[in-house]
Amino acid sequence: MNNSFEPQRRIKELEENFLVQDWMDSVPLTARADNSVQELAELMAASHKENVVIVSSDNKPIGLVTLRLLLPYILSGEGSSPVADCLGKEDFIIIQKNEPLLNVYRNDSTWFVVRDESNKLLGVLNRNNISDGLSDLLQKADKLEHTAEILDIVLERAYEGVAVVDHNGIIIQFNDAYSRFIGIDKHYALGKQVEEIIENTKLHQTVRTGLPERGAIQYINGQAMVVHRLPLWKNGKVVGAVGMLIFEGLNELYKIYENMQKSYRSEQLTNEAANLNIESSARFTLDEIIGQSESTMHSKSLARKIAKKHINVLLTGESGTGKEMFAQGIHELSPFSTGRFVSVNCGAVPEHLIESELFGYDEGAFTGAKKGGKPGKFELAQKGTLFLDEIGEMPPYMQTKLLRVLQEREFERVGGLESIKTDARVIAASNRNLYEEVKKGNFREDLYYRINIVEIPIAPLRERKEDIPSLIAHYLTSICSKHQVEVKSISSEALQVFIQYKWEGNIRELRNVIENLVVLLEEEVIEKKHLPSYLLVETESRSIKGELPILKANDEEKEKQIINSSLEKNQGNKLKTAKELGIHRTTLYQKLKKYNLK
Ligand SMILES: Nc1ncnc2c1ncn2[C@@H]1O[C@H](COP(=O)(O)OP(=O)(O)OP(=O)(O)O)[C@@H](O)[C@H]1O
Repeated sequence: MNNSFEPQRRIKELEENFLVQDWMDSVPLTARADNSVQELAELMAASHKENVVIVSSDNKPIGLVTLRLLLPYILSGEGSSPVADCLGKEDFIIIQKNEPLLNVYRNDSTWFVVRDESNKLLGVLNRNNISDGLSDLLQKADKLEHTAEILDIVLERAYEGVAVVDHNGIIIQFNDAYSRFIGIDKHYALGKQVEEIIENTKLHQTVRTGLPERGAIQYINGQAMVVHRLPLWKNGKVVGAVGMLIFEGLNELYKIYENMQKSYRSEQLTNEAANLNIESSARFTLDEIIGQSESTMHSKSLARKIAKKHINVLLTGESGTGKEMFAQGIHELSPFSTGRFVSVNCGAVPEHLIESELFGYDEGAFTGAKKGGKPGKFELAQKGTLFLDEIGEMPPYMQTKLLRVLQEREFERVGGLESIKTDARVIAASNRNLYEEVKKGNFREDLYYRINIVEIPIAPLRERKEDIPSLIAHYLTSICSKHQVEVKSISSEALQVFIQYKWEGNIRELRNVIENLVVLLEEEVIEKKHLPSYLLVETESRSIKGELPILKANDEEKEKQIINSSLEKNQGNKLKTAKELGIHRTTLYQKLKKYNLK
């Protein structure tokens, strides 16, 4: 084959692999033109999705409404006006879900409404989603042959200004859109140090720190512009960075504001739910799962694929890797999202209570049973999703009962005679290797196959180190805004420590470390000297899973003492104790059992 066709063929492959459906925000908010402005504002406030609503008539989108359009009505007390009054101000284009992203992104529209073949509304795509797709594509294109030619063709089609630098901060790609905006010829810019060409750039620092920044403000020619700066990774190292100049400044600012609000609200919800120890409805979507590593992208794409199907799913991964977050994300995308997301931690419910917890009980079932009985989690999850966390901890007699319910799709309350039908979808999770447990005879094989129609493995954080900088950036922003302190940054030396550390408590542990630093540190930049000393200890050999992060020595007596004193300090409150020790409740229960503590 003639070699000059090769880049074109590769681009075709890239086009086929980057489809709109993989980058859009799914399950959009929708309304009718006769809904009031106030109703739409309430809909947005209650949702954790992209704050845009599609207004449709006869199933046809007739306009988009964003927070920016609603605010003036709300502020001037005209919330009862029909939404129809503010239509026509946001431009949008209707596209198909299987349209290649590369065909869409040269278009200058801000919003794209996505439909399937039967014209069903599926989602919304905005320029942020497009930039994310583009940076992922650059990452992938970098691994192909003919990279330079491919990038040239791909970037020239982009509407955004795009500049790519290598590991020394030298410009290796620079598209026309950027060149036109700053008035510097592309051929002059190529090969130059980025600071010489782009005013107030920080791309050379992105290469050093590996920290992605989205929605940063950069002054160019006296104008405040919104930019994204994203590192490019190869074999666990930063090899360059992409800078994107977004021309939709104002919308971007609103988006940043909304995101801050959103993370603040979801933190609040998490804390409230944790304090009250209640099961809450799903809060996360798959779009909110941070991480561009191949392994995270793979788990997310698998989750998206199976979400709509009525099959049982098993999520496997160490504690704190995000299994519950995935389960909530699957629920949100599924037909079961009209029902509740109900979560049970099988390892945290005492053995004698698990049956009534799952199936409920009838009045008089046992001494102390409530008048009128109580519904169990299966009943609460009707038409919704039942998340069975730590399923490997389920006692054998309950494994048998659960198998029967999954086979027959009906159950009885404890002490009850009536059969109740269940249509809940079950998502199970385990941090043990369940198959090993089957081989050891601790877990029923037939139940294993029944819950494991599809398995979604979630890798430990130390095996997807590329995700660490994005997670740090995310948590620095959301935790600083939660505590209402100026957003802190991290030095590249400190970042290296984060990248090298083993993170046996995975993302939960990383989040706790950042929260401690944000709360305790006065300085604006997190330096290596501020980090807790155990982060600096290079532990080559992995310690036992679930070991307390505060304890790296294999000293059980000391571990017991630490748990005991934390329990006393927290007056026996297990949730607070687990939080203080930076371990999951289940791990704490296992340790309490092991050390005979109460
Ligand atoms: N990819 C991610 N992006 C952002 N936050 C994440 C991600 N993965 C996990 N988290 C956060 O880490 C914490 C732990 O996640 P989660 O509870 O889902 O883990 P888990 O695997 O279910 O843990 P366990 O098995 O101990 O219950 C949560 O605060 C969650 O929001």
